[in-house]
Amino acid sequence: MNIAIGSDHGGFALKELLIKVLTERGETVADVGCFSAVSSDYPDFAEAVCRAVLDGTAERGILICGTGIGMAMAANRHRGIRAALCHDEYTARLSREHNNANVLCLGARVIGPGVAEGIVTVWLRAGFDGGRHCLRVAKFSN
Ligand SMILES: O=C(CO)[C@H](O)[C@H](O)[C@H](O)COP(=O)(O)O
Repeated sequence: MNIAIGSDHGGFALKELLIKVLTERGETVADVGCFSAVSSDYPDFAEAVCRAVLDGTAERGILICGTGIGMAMAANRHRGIRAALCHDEYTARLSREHNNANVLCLGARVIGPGVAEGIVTVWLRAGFDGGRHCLRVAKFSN
């Protein structure tokens, strides 16, 4: 799967770890930055990942900041982006099955690397259930 990933400084270390894990699994990962732990602005990286998803360069996006909140807020301003902030595997799975989330947001200051890896694994594997959820997603997709 082609995945675009981005973080601010708060998510930098977790981003680097996830890139390593995903690449070792054979996923294709495009890193939009940031490229160091120097203070940076999360909307810049949300923008880059959302563009990649919307133009089809990436099938999914992953965004990481301190809490994941700012990334989710910024990403969801893009029409066609359905960004889900997840701190556990249950919400990660349901964000795919019910909401067809195309961007996953993580809070690196909220969850540890092991939990994050589990969330990403579940989120990448889960599919959209369709059915009754299609109309619901369509209702907020204009
Ligand atoms: O969600 C966030 C912002 O809403 C992120 O947690 C940022 O990483 C955080 O704001 C960065 O804070 P810092 O004090 O500048 O490191």
